[in-house]
Amino acid sequence: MTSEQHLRRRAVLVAPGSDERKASKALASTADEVVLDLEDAVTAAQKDTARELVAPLVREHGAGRTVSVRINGRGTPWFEDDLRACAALGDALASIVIPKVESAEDLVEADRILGDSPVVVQALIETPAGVQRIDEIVTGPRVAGVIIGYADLGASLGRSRTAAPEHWLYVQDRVLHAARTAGVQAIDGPFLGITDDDAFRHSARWVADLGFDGKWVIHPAQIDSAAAAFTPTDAQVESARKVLAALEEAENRGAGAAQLDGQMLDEAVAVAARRTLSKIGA
Ligand SMILES: CC(C)(COP(=O)(O)OP(=O)(O)OC[C@H]1O[C@@H](n2cnc3c(N)ncnc32)[C@H](O)[C@@H]1OP(=O)(O)O)[C@@H](O)C(=O)NCCC(=O)NCCSC(=O)C[C@H](O)C(=O)O
Ligand SMILES: [Mg+2]
Repeated sequence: MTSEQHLRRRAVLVAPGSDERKASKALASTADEVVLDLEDAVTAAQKDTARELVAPLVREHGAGRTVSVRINGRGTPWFEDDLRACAALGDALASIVIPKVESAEDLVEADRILGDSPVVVQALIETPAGVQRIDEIVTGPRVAGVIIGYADLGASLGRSRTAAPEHWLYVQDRVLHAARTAGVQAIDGPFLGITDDDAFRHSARWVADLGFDGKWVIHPAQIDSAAAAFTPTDAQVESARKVLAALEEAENRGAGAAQLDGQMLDEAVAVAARRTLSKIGA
């Protein structure tokens, strides 16, 4: 596991790489990660310009914050050029987001083109084939995380754009289980509404409760709510500390299990408590 895989990605703001104003605003935002997009938010006519515009922005900001680039997918005319441009960005680039990954073979091809560059990739899972092959994708070369792309997946499934987060449970659990098995991050994709309303906050809390590490947002107004959804509350932090203290005290007595406030505690509860504290860097 690389240190990249430990990066905090509670709120990931995406901005079109062809729009210098939005890209710069994103880079000045409080999002944990900024993804500059070369794919679907950029027209075919602007692909080359966007690639040229994004490179100096990554070089300028990549040392001080987490900046990634979403490239165009395998099978498009831009895939190779995008990868080579990303490889040239060196350490300034946190990761490359590869869209519409459908098999480990897609990642092997990207790996071949990236050559000696140590850059890691995040795989967007946004086709039925990608969901079905998630187990091989998470163990593909360079993979540090997987992201669900609801817009493309919904379009290929014929699912309503207004389907509630609960309707996506099969995909969410498949992706999460595979990510946890491989030890890579599980990131939720964007909600297509651009306001910070109840529906958005519900979607973020839903995946945070499931166990995801963070969520993409497409508008700066959604950053704070996304970050809050994936940050333990003070009460959760205090509870985690009490759990670990009670278990330490039990261990000193030679017991592996203990009770606290009417609940049984054991090593499994300690693992969850440690995970909670790790989210605040404790
Ligand atoms: C959806 C938008 C086009 C709306 O933009 P706009 O009409 O400008 O909205 P506002 O007037 O409300 O904007 C207010 C100010 O905020 C800035 N802004 C807006 N969005 C962003 C952003 N993403 N990053 C940075 N700054 C942003 C505006 O410029 C305004 O500021 P000012 O100019 O000073 O007035 C827009 O939100 C947008 O482009 N969003 C991102 C689109 C995108 O990147 N899409 C790709 C990712 S989605 C995806 O990946 C789907 C996935 O593949 C799947 O299949 O699910
Ligand atoms: Mg998509």
